[in-house]
Amino acid sequence: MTEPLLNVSDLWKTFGDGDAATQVLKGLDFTMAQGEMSALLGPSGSGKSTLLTILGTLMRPTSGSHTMLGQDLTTASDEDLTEFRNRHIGFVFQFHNLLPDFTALENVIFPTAVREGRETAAARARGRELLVRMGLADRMDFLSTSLSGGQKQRVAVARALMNSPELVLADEPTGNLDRAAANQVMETIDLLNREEGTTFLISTHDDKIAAWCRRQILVGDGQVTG
Ligand SMILES: Nc1ncnc2c1ncn2[C@@H]1O[C@H](COP(=O)(O)OP(=O)(O)OP(=O)(O)O)[C@@H](O)[C@H]1O
Repeated sequence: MTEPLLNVSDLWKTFGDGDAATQVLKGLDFTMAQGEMSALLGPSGSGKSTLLTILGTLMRPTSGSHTMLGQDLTTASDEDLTEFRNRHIGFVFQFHNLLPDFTALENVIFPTAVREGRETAAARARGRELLVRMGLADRMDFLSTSLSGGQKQRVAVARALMNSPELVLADEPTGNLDRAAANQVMETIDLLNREEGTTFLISTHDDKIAAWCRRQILVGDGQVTG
């Protein structure tokens, strides 16, 4: 059997302490294989965003084990986590957070350019290729403010894919879109999952969005329940 892409086991997260403590994750276990496209479902407040934030190495669990690509991320230093995140993980949020004075293409390549200290021809080529695959070939030089909500979110997906991460974590990526625009975003995610083998974990409240995914992971009371 091949090694899973990521594995969390007996994961706990408590916010606050004493009487004000809230236990959000309570011994949660799950595994994702490389190339999965999974939906993360569960009632509001069940801990989906908390889990995504921990999987994205943006927050540490209170206890438990978290490995990805064979690396133990619970004991890694902050510096190593930043390096790991930059290389291996992409993020898409409900609100695209595009820079308003930048074009679609500039938005896609900006984080990479900042990281590398310059804008390389290779980065521009990768950005263009991704935007073409997102169906935005004729929009790449438009200012982000002139794009529709669905187009902006597809630019955000392209931005998340710039460094060819193994894992993309998407927190309600279509929460702000109408059905047609949401489907277009999911179509592009589906394409990238199939063509690049990128693993996606997508939190959503929407069964129609979850139906695009080949696996549904249900969170309830701080654990995976299905
Ligand atoms: N930084 C924090 N400090 C204290 N409590 C927090 C913090 N972050 C989250 N929580 C609490 O943890 C619980 C789970 O929140 P989380 O955002 O992970 O749920 P969710 O399943 O993503 O919800 P939704 O579907 O509404 O986005 C909530 O009760 C929330 O108030």
